[in-house]
Amino acid sequence: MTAKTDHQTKGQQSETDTDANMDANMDVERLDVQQQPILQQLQTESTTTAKQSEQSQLIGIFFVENRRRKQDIKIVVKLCADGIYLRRETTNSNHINEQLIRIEDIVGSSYGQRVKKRARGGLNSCKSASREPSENEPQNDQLEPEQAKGQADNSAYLYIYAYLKKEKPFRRVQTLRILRFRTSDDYAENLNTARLWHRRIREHKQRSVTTPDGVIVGQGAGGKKLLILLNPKSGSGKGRELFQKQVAPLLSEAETQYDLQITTHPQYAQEFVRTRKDLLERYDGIVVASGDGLFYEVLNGLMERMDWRRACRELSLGIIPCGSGNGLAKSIAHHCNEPYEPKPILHATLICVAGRTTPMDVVRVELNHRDKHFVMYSFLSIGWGLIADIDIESERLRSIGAQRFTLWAIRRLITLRCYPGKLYYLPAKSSKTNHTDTTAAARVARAPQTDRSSPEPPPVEQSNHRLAPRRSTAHEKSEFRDLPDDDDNDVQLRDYCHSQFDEYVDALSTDRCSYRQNADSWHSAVSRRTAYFSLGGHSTRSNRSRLSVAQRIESANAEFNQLVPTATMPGLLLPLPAEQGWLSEEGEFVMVHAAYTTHLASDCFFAPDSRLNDGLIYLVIIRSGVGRSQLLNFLLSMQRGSHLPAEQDPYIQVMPVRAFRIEPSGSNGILTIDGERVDYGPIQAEVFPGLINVMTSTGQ
Ligand SMILES: Nc1ncnc2c1ncn2[C@@H]1O[C@H](COP(=O)(O)OP(=O)(O)OP(=O)(O)O)[C@@H](O)[C@H]1O
Repeated sequence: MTAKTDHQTKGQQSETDTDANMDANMDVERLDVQQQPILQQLQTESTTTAKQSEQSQLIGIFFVENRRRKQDIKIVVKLCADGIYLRRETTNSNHINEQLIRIEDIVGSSYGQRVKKRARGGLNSCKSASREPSENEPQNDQLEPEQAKGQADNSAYLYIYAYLKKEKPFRRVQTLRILRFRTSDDYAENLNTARLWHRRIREHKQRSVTTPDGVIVGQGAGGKKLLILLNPKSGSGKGRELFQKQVAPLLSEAETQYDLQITTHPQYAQEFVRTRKDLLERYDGIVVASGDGLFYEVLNGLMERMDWRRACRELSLGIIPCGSGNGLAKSIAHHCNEPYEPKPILHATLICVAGRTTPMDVVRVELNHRDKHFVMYSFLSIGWGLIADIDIESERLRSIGAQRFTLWAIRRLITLRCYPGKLYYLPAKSSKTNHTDTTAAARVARAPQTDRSSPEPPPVEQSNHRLAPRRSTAHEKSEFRDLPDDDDNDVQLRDYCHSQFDEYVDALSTDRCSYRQNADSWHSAVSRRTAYFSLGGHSTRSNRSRLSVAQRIESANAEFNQLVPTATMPGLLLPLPAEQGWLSEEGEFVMVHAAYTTHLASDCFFAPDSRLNDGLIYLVIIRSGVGRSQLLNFLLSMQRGSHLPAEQDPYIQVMPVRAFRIEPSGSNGILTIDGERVDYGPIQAEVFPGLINVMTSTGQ
C-alpha cells in the first residue's frame, strides 16, 4: 500500500468548496482519507451481541483542508450500529467537534469513482438503484476535470446520504458525506475498502429495522420490490414530474428496488391491485404517489382479493402526497413526529424508505342505495352535513385553490343547513355489555390459532351474530385478526359449523337477507366473488349444487367468512341492540363527521386524539341550534386542532366510538367517504383495529 501525502492539493479543496456552494440546501462534506492508519476493523470474538456489533465497526481517519482558516481538520470517522460518529479536530487549535449521524437518518450509500454532481444519485439525477461500480475505469462523462484530462485518480469514493432532523424550523436537512479512499495506487483495492463501508452501512441499517425475533420488517427488507402507483393527474397534475425530481433520486439513494405503474384512468389502481396474481410474491409494499383517492382504491382493491387477509398482513402501504388534500400522509407524519412541510414529498418518501411499519385501523362501511347493498373500506373519515357540503360543493371553485374551502364555508354559514335523521353509536367506553367483544377485535378470541389448547368454540348467542364473542384481552383489542387461514383452522371452523348445525341454520335463515344484500354488494359488482354470495345460484367454484339447501347456506357462509372480513354489527337494515351498549339520538344535525386519523387534510387537524391503531372512530356531532359564531370559531380552529370543546357542550360534541349508523330522514344531502361523495342514504361503519400496516419511520 503506498502512502499518499498530496491529499490536500489546491485542486481537490476547490472541488469540495464548489460542491458546498452548489448544493445550497444540502450539507455536503468531502473527507479525504489519510495515509496511515487508514482503516481499522476491530477484531473481536463474536460471542455476544455487543461483541458482534463491535466487530462490525469500521474506523477511518480523514482530513479536510479549510482554506479560509488555513488549517487542516482531522476527522475520525467511526461506523457502528448507532450510525456514523465524526470527531473533528483542528490541527492548529485544540478545538474538537463531534457529530453522530444516526443510522435511522442515513438512507443509504453508494460507492465508486468520483462523479459529477449531476450524475450523483440524490442531487439532481435519478440513477438506477444499487449501482455496482465496475473495477475498470469510469465513463468519461462522469469524470472530474482532472481525471478527464488524463490525470489518474485512483481514489474510490463513498457517498453517504443522510437526512438529519432539525427542530427549528422542524424539517429534515439533506446531508451528504463523501469519504475518499486512496491509500493504494490500485483503484480496485480502494474500491474494495469503499465497498466494505457501503456493505456495513447496509447491514447496520437492516439490523436497525429487524424485530427482536429476527424478522426484518418493512419494504424492501425481504428482497422484494416496492410497487409504486402514480396518478399523473393528482393535485396540480404534476405528479410525474414531482416523482422524477423528488422521489426517484431518494429511492435511488436508499437503493430501493421498485416497479412504477402510472395510472391511466380512475379504478386503474384498484383493478391492478385486485387482479395482479403475483402481488405478494413480487412486492412487500405498495406506495401510492397521489392523493387520498388513490390510496382508497388500493385499500379496496386489496380487500377484494381472495387472499386479502395475507395481503393486509404482508404488504405494507405507504403514501407520497401528490394530491390536494393529503390527510393520510399528514396523519402518518404526525404519528411519527416527522416533519411534513415544507417538503411533504421528500418527508413522506423518507418515511416510505425507513423500512418500518405500524398497524393502522380500517373502517368497514355499509351503504344502502335503491335496495342495493354496498360494502367498502375507509381509512380517513365519513362525513354528513357541513364539512362534507363544503368539501364537495366547493369543487366548482377548484381553480382558486385551497381558498375554495374558506369561501364556501362562509357561504354555508350564511345559509346554514340542518339535516334531520337518526344517529346510532356504540361508545368506546360503554359500561353496559362487553361491547368491545362485538368488535372485530373479538374475532381474535374466536381464532383457534390464538388458543389451540381450547378448541371448543363459543356458543351462538344471537341470530345476527353467527359466533358469540369471548372477552378479548388487552393485547387482542389492539389488532385486527379475522378467522385464520391455515388448514388446521379451516378444519376447526368446519367442525364447529357441523357441531352447531341446527343453530347455524336458524341463524342463517334469520339473517339471510343480510347475506343476500352482500350478494349485491359493491364488491360483487366488480369482483369474482359474486358466485359465492349468490346463494340461490350456481357456484362455479364449489360443488354446492349437489348439497341440500341448508348445507349450501352453511357452505356459502363458511366460504363467505373466508373471503371477507365479517362485520360484527348487525346488517344495515336490522335493529341495533340497546343491550349491547348501542345508543341513539334523533333530531336535526348540522353535521356528523367521523374521523379515524388525526388529519382530514394536511391543514385540517380534525381528531387530535386519534392514533393510527387505537381502534376508535372519533364522532364529531354538531346539533341544530348551534350559534353561527360558535360554528365560525369551530371552522377557524380546525387547522390548529383546537376546535373541539374542552368541556361538555350542548351543541358540539366529540365521542370515541367503535361503530355508528346514520339514518338521514330526507333524500337531499351529501355523504362522503374519505372525501369522496357517495349515494345519500343510510350508512353504517365499524372499525377493524390495525387491519393494515402502513409505512412509518418509528415502527410499532
Ligand atoms: N390517470 C388518471 N386520470 C384521471 N383520473 C385518475 C387517474 N388515475 C387515478 N385517477 C382518479 O383520480 C382520483 C383522484 O386522485 P387523488 O385522490 O390521488 O388526487 P386528488 O384528488 O388530487 O387528491 P386528494 O384526494 O388528496 O384531494 C382517484 O380517485 C382516481 O380514481
